[in-house]
Amino acid sequence: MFETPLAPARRALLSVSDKSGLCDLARGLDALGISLVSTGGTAQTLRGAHLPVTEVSALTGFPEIMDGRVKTLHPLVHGGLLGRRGTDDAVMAEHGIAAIDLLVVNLYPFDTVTARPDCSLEEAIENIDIGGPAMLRAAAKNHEHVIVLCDPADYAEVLDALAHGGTPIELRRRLAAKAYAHTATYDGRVASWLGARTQGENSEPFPPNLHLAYERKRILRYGENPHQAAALYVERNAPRGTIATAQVLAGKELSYNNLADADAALECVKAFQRTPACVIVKHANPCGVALGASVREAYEHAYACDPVSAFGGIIAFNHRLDAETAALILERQFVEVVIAPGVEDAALAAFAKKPNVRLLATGDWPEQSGQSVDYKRIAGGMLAQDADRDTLMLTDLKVVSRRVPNADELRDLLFAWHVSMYVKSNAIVYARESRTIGIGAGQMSRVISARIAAIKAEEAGLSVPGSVMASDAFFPFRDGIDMAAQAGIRAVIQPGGSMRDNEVIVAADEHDMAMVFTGVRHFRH
Ligand SMILES: NC(=O)c1ncn([C@@H]2O[C@H](COP(=O)(O)O)[C@@H](O)[C@H]2O)c1NC=O
Repeated sequence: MFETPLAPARRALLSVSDKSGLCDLARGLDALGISLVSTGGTAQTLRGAHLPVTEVSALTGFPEIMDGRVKTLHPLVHGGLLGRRGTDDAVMAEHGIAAIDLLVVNLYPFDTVTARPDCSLEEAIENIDIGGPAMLRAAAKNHEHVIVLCDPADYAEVLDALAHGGTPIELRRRLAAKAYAHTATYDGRVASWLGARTQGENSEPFPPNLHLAYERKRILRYGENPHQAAALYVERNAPRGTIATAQVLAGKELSYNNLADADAALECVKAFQRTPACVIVKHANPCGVALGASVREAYEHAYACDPVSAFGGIIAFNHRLDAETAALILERQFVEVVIAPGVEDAALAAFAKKPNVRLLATGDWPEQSGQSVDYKRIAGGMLAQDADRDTLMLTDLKVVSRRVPNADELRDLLFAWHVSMYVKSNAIVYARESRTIGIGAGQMSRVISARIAAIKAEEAGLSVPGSVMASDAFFPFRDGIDMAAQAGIRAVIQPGGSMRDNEVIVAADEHDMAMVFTGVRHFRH
């Protein structure tokens, strides 16, 4: 039933909010002898381009009413879209329903309107399109006989097909699926927007139903491993200053792992604002983080933390990348991706010699540019939570040891704490002079993470004595403190809250360490 050849199109209904490409399409349709029917604003645009057009109201014999709430919701429109050619001919003739062979609709710009901070509920509601989705769904259902267009990007392909004998069923089916995706996304956004308002009133933190709408940006070569197929999806209106919206200035296509690691590196480097900072990431964990007087110094110090792991790493900066630093990175190490808010022309030129290295410019990022909600898939479900935010104020710190940290230690404690937020749990970060000295990541026991941080420092030839330690969660036993003291750690920052806090504090005092509690935990899995 679904493969019958399509009779030549005779009538098109056009009703679009986004009028881009409209007149060219209509001109092409007119040249093919297809008559044009349109709603008010669309008809006006077509008439302005001297195209012959009939208003829907003339077709239905019913005016557009209620400020456009009802324009196309009429049996003569929906019968024309839904009538099965061959099966419904008699009933169509009986009721004077003329077939509509091509539908061109895009919807009221609900997203754009509701993105305005001053958008009222009334304005939002008037921008919920009803007639448009109804027509799209009707035409898509009847795609055996009707061509449905909801995206100006498809106009040329359809015009070309019509000019060359008609649209193949595969094309019509693809466009039908696209129309349903379009209306589903649209309804999802309306539901989320209204849901969010309801939440505000009832103070429910999460909506009862979750509608996530992402557009496929790219099919990736493969996923985490070569046998896994993969794709990148992005949010519509994704925030600036993110990997999803970054501009690729140079290099090969980004892989799945590149994107995931680049995101980890960028989100970590955003923790530092004024002072130049550099983060080097491997397998989603920072292996070197440093601040510096310049971007170059930050890179040198981040690299020195773990040169072995930095091989094949992802490097992110929070300040513009200069030519000198770019040249140093490229000559010194194998690097997969370099990310910065901006890139000097001469720095970009340096990448010409290494065509495989990806260079990303994110543009400046707003202060709160990360995700507000974090999602994680589990088999058969999805976990949603507020994104972890760094809200620590100096005044939140509670000194629990006998010795109070000195100013240098305090500076390094805060630096290490910021870094620990971006290290997988159990996270231990050793730091000194605003640079990491050793990082223990992703271990099942905290004391082993502390030991790994010490081993890493030793491997890199960095001396631990005088350094500080940050722990993303409390120490369940004193062993982590003893371990760190043995390595030469002088001060500790951690949330506190363990049943054995007293034992842990006693250990710190015994080693003459300064210890501060943050009262906040930063697990990351
Ligand atoms: N109410 C209706 O019957 C109706 N029919 C079509 N629309 C929408 O009206 C817009 C086009 O309006 P105009 O041609 O007046 O600029 C399109 O986005 C279309 O999806 C409608 N508007 C809202 O539901």
